[in-house]
Amino acid sequence: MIRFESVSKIYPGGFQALKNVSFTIEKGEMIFVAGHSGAGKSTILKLVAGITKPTRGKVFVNQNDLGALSDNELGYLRQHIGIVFQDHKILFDRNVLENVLLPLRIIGYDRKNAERRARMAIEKVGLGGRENAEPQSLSGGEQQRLCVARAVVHQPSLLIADEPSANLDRAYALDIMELFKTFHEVGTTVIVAAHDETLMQNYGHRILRFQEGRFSA
Ligand SMILES: Nc1ncnc2c1ncn2[C@@H]1O[C@H](COP(=O)(O)OP(=O)(O)OP(=O)(O)O)[C@@H](O)[C@H]1O
Repeated sequence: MIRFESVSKIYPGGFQALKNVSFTIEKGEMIFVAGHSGAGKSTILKLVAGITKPTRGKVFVNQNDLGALSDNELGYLRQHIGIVFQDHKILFDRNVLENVLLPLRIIGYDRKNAERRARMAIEKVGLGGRENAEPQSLSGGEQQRLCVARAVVHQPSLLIADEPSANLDRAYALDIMELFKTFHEVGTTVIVAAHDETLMQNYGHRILRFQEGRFSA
């Protein structure tokens, strides 16, 4: 479903974040991307989502060479991807419900349908009853759940999460991992980037380990 062919990424300014990386992720797989800060994890996820382009090599998602897609085609593909960003991107001037339904409104859902789906996603992540809460009144773990609800509200076939448990206590971090597992169990392909390998070891899923832009042992 996802294939990296000899991918290198050099950012403007000359820093090489990825060095000739090749791998495949199967449809429906749950996989971890591990490595210390700066190893290239976020770069991998941004390439998968088509947010950034490789300098060399090719990235395929569902047989599409992302480099060959028009902006419109890329936009369409992104409608099948849910992203939990490292920096949250929560809108603190809107309540929980508004945060979750916004992506649906942007892709053209009418208010009633968007609200119905948003309420389902909020329930699914365990925030049922908090629809009208202001995001700043939520705990760190609950805010992360809000981000997950927003990422899955359009029922994507691919869910990508960048350090979803970075600032959470261990118990909350494990809760978030369990939540991702539930999406994997219903067939969603799930890619989670994290630096804390102890969180990944319980799950028996493949771990792609990176160090300075290359695979490490
Ligand atoms: N837009 C950019 N311009 C220049 N350099 C960048 C850019 N984005 C990332 N880098 C550099 O590329 C390297 C890899 O970054 P990346 O964000 O992929 O690492 P990471 O493993 O996700 O790290 P972290 O866990 O800290 O997010 C880092 O050294 C980073 O400074």
